[in-house]
This record gives sequence, structure tokens and C-alpha cells, in this order.
Amino acid sequence: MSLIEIHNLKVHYPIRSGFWNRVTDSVKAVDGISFNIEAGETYGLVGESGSGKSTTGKSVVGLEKVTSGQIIYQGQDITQPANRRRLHYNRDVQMIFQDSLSSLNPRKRIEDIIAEPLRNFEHLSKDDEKLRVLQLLDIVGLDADALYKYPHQFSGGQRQRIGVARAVATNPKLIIADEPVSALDLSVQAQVLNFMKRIQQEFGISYLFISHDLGVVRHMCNNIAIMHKGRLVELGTRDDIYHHPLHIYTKRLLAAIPETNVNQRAAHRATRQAVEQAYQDQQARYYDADGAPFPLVAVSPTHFVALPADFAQSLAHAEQEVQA
Ligand SMILES: Nc1ncnc2c1ncn2[C@@H]1O[C@H](COP(=O)(O)OP(=O)(O)OP(=O)(O)O)[C@@H](O)[C@H]1O
Repeated sequence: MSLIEIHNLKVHYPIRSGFWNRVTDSVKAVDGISFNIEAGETYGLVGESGSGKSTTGKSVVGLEKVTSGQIIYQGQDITQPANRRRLHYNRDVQMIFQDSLSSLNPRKRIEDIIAEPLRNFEHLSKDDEKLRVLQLLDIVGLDADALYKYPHQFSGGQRQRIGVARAVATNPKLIIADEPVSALDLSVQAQVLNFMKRIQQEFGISYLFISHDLGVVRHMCNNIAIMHKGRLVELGTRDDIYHHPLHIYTKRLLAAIPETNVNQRAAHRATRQAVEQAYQDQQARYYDADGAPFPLVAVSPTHFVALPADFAQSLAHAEQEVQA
């Protein structure tokens, strides 16, 4: 059994207008997506801004109301509040955010910020609580004098470590990491990603790792879902997505990864332009008449793409021939 199963999740926001403020339409931020996260894995959810990634993350953690669909945890649908309480879901599933400055209360000292989930769920004595907070600071590589400081007294990378310390305080099973390194410099990104991996191994945590950048998730994720317009357009293992991408949108995200090798830059720029041109020219092949992604079809036991079945098979076949 997977740690968590998302079945046909929809989150629609009503649009109200007119004198009576009636609901006239809706924003389909998440429009019927399904995927499973296994225990101990990092699952990547990638797409450009506005594709629905954060709404997905927030609805999994329970911060956003689900319009329809199921989120199955330990065999129970936790979109039902009674199940969520019974399974201690709010303790087991935590979230870290991109903007560490606004997600950490600026008026609270680090001791209180990290202790907050412990106070909600563990009810430790004052001494045990302090000991636990000190352990958590040590785990994320911060000194004990951090206890009495405020968030603005830390760098972005250090604040992200504090966010992780708070998230792991209750020994969660799953952490939703929403663009956890996007606001950081490249060198600090690598440090934070490495220590997130180390913490994952130490605590056996799973991550739902949300990013707009396929370059960032490459070394983190075992399985990846590509999201566009509220739907999943491609889903597969790291190898499927990076080495055998089929959907033009996935290819576009791959082409957007900056090329670090100076000698390869001209070739990379040409590929990027060609993919962009194909994306513009071939919308009718890759999206339905309303411009929405098609339903997913399987091209292998692990690899799914949102295309008409015959087109998906012909692309997969052509891809195999190129590899052969
Ligand atoms: N509370 C809300 N009310 C109405 N529309 C919303 C709300 N929250 C998000 N949306 C819309 O839902 C869509 C998906 O937003 P979401 O934040 O999930 O995307 P995203 O992929 O995480 O993008 P970003 O990386 O920029 O945050 C967008 O069109 C957004 O404008």
C-alpha cells in the first residue's frame, strides 16, 4: 500500500460577479489528478507558475478545501475531517514553504516557532520540549544560540533549515515541500537539498517536492508528475521523464533547464528554440479542442502521458528507435 494515494483530486475556486455576487464560473486550479507517494520516496510535482502545484500541495496537507476526489492515507479518505483526526493526519503530514520569511512568525523566537507543533501534538514537559528543540536545531545544523533569535536574524538558507526543523518536530511521515529552495542562491540551494536528503534518510520521511524547475528536482525525486492547466500531462520515473519525455510541455520544461557547460550553450539554445517553436505550432496535437490536456494513457508500466493513445504509442515507438 502506498503512503498516500490521490484519486481524481479537484479543487475549483468559485468566481463571483454581478450585483448579487453570484457564482458565475470557477477557476479549475486542480482538475482531476491522481498519483501515489510511496513511503520514504521523494515525489516531484513540476509545472510552471499557475499550473496548480501549490493548490495540490495545500489540499493534501489540508489547508485547501477539496472540491471532489479522495486523498487516501492508511486506507482512509482524509478529506473527511473525522478520518483526519483519528489518523493524526495533521501531525503526520507537514509542509515547508518557499518564502521562509513570511511562513515563520516574525514576532516569535525560534524556540517558540519550532516548539509550536510539539505543543500542539506532543504535550512535553518544558525541559523535554527545550531538549527536543535543541536536538532539532542540531539536526538542521544550527547552534543553540538560535533559540533566542527571531527569523529576520537569519539568512534565507538558515530560515529554510528552521522551517525544516519545525516540520520534522513531530516525526512526520510526509512533508509537502513547496518550492523549498526557489528563493535561495544556487550554492545555498545545493546545501538545503543535501540536508533535506540527509533528514529524509534519518527520519524515513517522504517528500512531495513541488517545483517549477525540472533542474532542481533531478537529484531529489524517484518519480515525477508534470502538471499543466490543473492536470497531469506526464508521469513517470526519473528516467522516463529526463531521458524519454513524450509530451511537448515536458520537453519545454527540460529545455528551460540552464546549461552549465559553456561549450554546450549554443546547441542548448538552438534546442530550446526548436522545442518552443514545436510547442507553439503543435498545440492541436498535444491539447484538446478546448486547449486542455488529454486524459493520461500508459506507454509503459511506469510511464503515462496525456495524449490520444495512438499518438502516444507512436511517440514512444519513435523514442525507442532513437535510443536503439
Ligand atoms: N484562493 C484562490 N482563489 C482563486 N483562484 C486561485 C486561488 N488560489 C489559486 N488560484 C488560481 O489557481 C491556479 C493555480 O494556482 P497555484 O498557486 O496552485 O499554481 P502554482 O502552480 O502553484 O503556481 P505558483 O508556482 O506561481 O504558485 C492559478 O490560476 C491561480 O490564480
